[in-house]
Amino acid sequence: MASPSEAPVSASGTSVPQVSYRDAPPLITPVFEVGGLSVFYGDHEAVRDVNMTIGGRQITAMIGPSGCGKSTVIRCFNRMNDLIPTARVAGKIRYHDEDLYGRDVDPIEVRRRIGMVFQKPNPFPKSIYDNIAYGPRVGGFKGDLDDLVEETLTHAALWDEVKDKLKTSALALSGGQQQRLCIARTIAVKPEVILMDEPCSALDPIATAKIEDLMEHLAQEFTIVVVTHNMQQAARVSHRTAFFTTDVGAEGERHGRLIEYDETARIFSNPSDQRTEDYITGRVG
Ligand SMILES: Nc1ncnc2c1ncn2[C@@H]1O[C@H](COP(=O)(O)OP(=O)(O)OP(=O)(O)O)[C@@H](O)[C@H]1O
Repeated sequence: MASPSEAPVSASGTSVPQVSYRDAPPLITPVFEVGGLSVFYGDHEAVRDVNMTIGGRQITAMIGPSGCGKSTVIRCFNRMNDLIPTARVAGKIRYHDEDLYGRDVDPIEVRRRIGMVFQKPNPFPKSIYDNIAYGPRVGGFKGDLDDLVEETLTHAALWDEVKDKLKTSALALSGGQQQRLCIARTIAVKPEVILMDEPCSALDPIATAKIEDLMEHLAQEFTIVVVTHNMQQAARVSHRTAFFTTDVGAEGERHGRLIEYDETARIFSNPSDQRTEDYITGRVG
């Protein structure tokens, strides 16, 4: 992780988050290239014409008011929208220069390589150990499972808290521990990308801080895309930020649009679009 740079002064001088922003690594190794992406639910075009490139081993945050399509877009990155019968995706998402929605692409393999962590911690109703071991077992892992479980829980900064109760139910953990377990479960199958859809919204500030520390640590190895309602969080953890909002057409139709996508320092200190400025300063949204 690049060392944080000094927080630039807000262009507006108003209440933008005052944090040290991270230096954004260059986008020389794109993981996702999104072109003309639109997502429909039935006849409703929920998100229109999104274009963005997401770089490897960095954290990309998606922010914007409720209903602007952040979850809809993040779900496209591992084809979770395939599971919604009315959803239809148009446009292109290239993953390492391959069409993610290509005819020969197996969505199950996509979801192994591109894992997802949800808003509400959702451990399996199994032991802590089995939560981690489940994915590797199903995937035919041949190595030492005990070692893998320890290594994975250590990686997710949870080992010390759970090493003496690996056989107890994951549901007995606190919410924050459950969420770190879900992150551990995701990384146990060695994905490249971790998608996080509001991973801290059900957690208290201390548990949230632990997840943010973990994200920073994991970004050395994984590509992370995170949807968050918490602008402070986006400012603290991400290298790049995408701001979405809802456009209202002449007939009252509403479409989510990507308004601005840039280095996080730039979005929060000197955005180029007035709508971004209004949102991050709390004037709208
Ligand atoms: N399964 C679905 N079926 C039909 N419409 C949906 C579905 N999921 C989302 N939508 C609609 O798509 C639009 C974008 O919703 P989405 O949940 O992606 O926004 P969001 O920015 O993530 O919102 P929030 O911040 O409140 O979670 C909204 O109009 C929403 O009602």
